[in-house]
Amino acid sequence: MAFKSEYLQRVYETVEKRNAGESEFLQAVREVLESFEPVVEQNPSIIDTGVIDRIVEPERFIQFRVSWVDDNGKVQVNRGFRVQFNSAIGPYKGGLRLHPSVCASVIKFLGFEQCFKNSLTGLPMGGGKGGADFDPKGKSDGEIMRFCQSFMTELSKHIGADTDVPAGDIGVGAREIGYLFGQYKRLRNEFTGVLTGKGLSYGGSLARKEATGYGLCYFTDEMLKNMKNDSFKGKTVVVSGSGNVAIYATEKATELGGKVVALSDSNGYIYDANGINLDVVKQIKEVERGRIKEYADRVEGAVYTEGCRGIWSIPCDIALPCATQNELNGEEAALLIKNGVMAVAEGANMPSTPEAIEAFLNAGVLFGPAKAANAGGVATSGLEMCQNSMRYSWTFEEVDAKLHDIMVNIFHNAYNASKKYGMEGNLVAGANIAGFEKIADAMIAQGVA
Ligand SMILES: NC(=O)C1=CN([C@@H]2O[C@H](COP(=O)(O)OP(=O)(O)OC[C@H]3O[C@@H](n4cnc5c(N)ncnc54)[C@H](OP(=O)(O)O)[C@@H]3O)[C@@H](O)[C@H]2O)C=CC1
Ligand SMILES: N=C(CCC(=O)O)C(=O)O
Repeated sequence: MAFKSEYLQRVYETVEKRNAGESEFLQAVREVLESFEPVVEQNPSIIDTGVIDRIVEPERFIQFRVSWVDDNGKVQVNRGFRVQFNSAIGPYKGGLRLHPSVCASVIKFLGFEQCFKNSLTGLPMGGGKGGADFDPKGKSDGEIMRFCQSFMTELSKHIGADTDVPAGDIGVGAREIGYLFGQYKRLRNEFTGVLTGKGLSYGGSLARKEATGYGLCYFTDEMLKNMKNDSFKGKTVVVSGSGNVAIYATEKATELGGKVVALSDSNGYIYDANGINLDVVKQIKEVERGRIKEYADRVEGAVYTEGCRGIWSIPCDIALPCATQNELNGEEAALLIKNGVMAVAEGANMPSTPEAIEAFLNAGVLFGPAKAANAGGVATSGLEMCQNSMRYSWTFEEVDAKLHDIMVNIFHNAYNASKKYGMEGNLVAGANIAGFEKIADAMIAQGVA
């Protein structure tokens, strides 16, 4: 659909031409540009600054070969990436994703969204993202280590504590961060806060493991309180995924009074009417690195169903998509709405399709967009950077309290921006605009660069 603003139409057409076929990146850019319609209408002078023309183009995109040897002595080749999208408000900051689906389009969508998300945290972090089409599933620790060492051998040329600070994402957890950090230190002979999500024995922050999931629930709680005078108490919750974000979203949602009845992985989903037993999930996922279907074999009354997208057929009050992009489409949104969902908050990056978002907003479902709702992870990464700079560590409670305050502020800043531009309650637009304003201010101040 064409933009109302001829200027934004031109910007989008240029992006479409330069990034032909990169559907995930184009989806992310279109959503943000649509949010900017009232901004351009109310402040036409922004056009001459070229800020919008510049913010949709990454400052740097790096692609590189990653060769490594598997346990059978066979040479393997993967493709690695790092996009250094925008450094106006701080060093590039964003995760590393290891998944066979990783490609330029996915990395650029993630890096573009990271710019606005990081800005919303209020911390000095620019936007970046990276990863590779390497599949960690079924690999031995030795193979993971050798891949990470080869990946970091190239990546180390482009990153640094004051330049670009990677972290975890899909397929990159504590184990991978450890191997990446060890290789960086060996190559650069420096011990710095160049990665976040580090282990506690070498500069990691308490609460970083829990942060994205906890922060998602803090944001959702604030959204429910302010927009519906409600809370998690007594609510039925469905969480997709069963990785880092999903596990700790389940933990905090339960602590806040919700009953989480379903989780998934890429093969299927479990339903437990009694409420998910998180200790069993952690044992399966964090210790054994197993499949979620194992849960149904260990918990009386739990049911496993093949096919992960079926999870959205489970009636619930609150849905928290915490797996991957475009995992929830328009039809699945309609089913959730029919079954009475009152709030959806995105733990994953871009999990809802544009059709799903439109369905939720039109139905009056509270909708917490990823850039705002899942910013707790990178916010706590920023707090890890603060602690590393001080060479000092805060307690879990101190970090968790800062995280909570950041998430509450993100909600109110996004809400206030939606109200300021005549879209009160549309937190998609509000978050995009609120995140943009700080970046735009810095880009204008720093000249055409
Ligand atoms: N880690 C972080 O700090 C943050 C992560 N995020 C986002 O949260 C989401 C989950 O990340 P995280 O928990 O860290 O990653 P994990 O690797 O720990 O878990 C990912 C989960 O999503 C599932 N999944 C991955 N790809 C697909 C797919 N194509 N179809 C269905 N299920 C899939 C995985 O299932 P399986 O095991 O079968 O692959 C797994 O259950 C991602 O979108 C990520 O970008 C957002 C903010 C911060
Ligand atoms: N994967 C993350 C976390 C990035 C970070 O902690 O730098 C995200 O915000 O999508």
